[in-house]
Amino acid sequence: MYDLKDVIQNFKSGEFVIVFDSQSREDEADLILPAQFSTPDKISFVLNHAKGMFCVAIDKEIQERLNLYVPYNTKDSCTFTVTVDHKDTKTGITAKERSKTSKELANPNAMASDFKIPGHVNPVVAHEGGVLARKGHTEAAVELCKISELFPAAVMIEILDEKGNSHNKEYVKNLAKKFSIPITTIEEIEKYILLSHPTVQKEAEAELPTQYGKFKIFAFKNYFSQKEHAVLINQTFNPSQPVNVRIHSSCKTGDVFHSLRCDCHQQLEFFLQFMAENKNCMLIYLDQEGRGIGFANKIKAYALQEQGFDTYEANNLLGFDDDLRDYFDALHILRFFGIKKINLATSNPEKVSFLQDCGIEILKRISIPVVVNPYNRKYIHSKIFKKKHEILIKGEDKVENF
Ligand SMILES: Nc1nc2c(ncn2[C@@H]2O[C@H](COP(=O)(O)OP(=O)(O)OP(=O)(O)O)[C@@H](O)[C@H]2O)c(=O)[nH]1
Ligand SMILES: [Mg+2]
Ligand SMILES: [Mg+2]
Ligand SMILES: [Zn+2]
Repeated sequence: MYDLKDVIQNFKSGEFVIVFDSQSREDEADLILPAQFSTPDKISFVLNHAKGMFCVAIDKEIQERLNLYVPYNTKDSCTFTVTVDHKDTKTGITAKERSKTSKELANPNAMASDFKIPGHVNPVVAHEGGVLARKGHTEAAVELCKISELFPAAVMIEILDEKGNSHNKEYVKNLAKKFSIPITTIEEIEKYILLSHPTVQKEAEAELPTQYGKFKIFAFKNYFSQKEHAVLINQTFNPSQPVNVRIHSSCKTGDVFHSLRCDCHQQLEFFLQFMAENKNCMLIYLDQEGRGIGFANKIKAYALQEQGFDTYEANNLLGFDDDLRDYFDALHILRFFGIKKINLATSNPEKVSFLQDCGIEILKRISIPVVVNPYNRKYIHSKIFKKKHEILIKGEDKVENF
């Protein structure tokens, strides 16, 4: 796979890019070209080598300006508008004429009267929320234009092999190699966006006296996911010094009801006490219940665990991956405060590696001692042996005895 920066570089200079979507979605590859760089040769190449439906992905501004009517009930599928040809084309079907139409769709001064309906080019409108809202090729194509600082219109066509199949990865890879076309994925584009733009906004802040000590509390919100996160800091706080950070995902059963099935309450209590006794601390309490599957599903997972499955198996039986959490919002909260160096209170190696990959320096890992009981033993066992958590067991128990 290519670094997305190289892909963007290519795209910016008017070259093709191949984008795969996820295996669980269409599992297709599209050949994508910034529409403003359309030429008869490039469109002829597209028609010869990709062979799918000839589309131009556009944003809503273009659709509205050109008054491109959407005749279908689209819901979650592609928002195809009526088909068009540029008014200066004859039949509209040749590579030269489709190139003209595509290029004119990317002309900021174009007007509705510049196009004839129906035609030989299918405009398709990207969701306004981009790939964060819908993980389709249309959104990826328009998003690629935007991050490459190009006009938000892209020629987009599925790659079919010699037999007309759309799932032939080998064929796509060979095509990419033969013509030196970089390949990327919608996931990579999404990751790039999540890293380069703040995902959360600070909504409010206030004092928070607790039984542990007096803290400040902040409310952050992610407007895409609608998730609301809580952040607690010490009253005197210096982000330019190393900050002691705990990133804690919500656990209603543990944090609120002190459930013995997990170690969440022990970890939360440890850190609140730590905050009371140490300077420069921050608790980021993330709204991602049950490792991201939500409260009701977590209780369903508990019911499966009662039949003998471990936490990850239970998730899988419910149709979820092992862990659906991500730490992009936590990263942007750290960035919001200007925090670059931290000591992180966690046993979870994924939290450590994610933040390090994003440029947060982790000076030290703070171990949280955990007491094992008959109800959380299996949960802790799976975290240690399946996910390589480094858990400090408190009391008589030892990791070796598990
Ligand atoms: N799906 C599922 N989630 C669970 C289960 N038990 C606890 N959780 C969730 O697991 C998450 C634990 O979060 P954290 O304590 O932040 O993370 P961790 O992976 O334990 O790592 P550290 O605590 O940082 O060491 C919370 O979102 C809980 O709601 C379970 O049996 N199934
Ligand atoms: Mg597609
Ligand atoms: Mg935990
Ligand atoms: Zn828990």
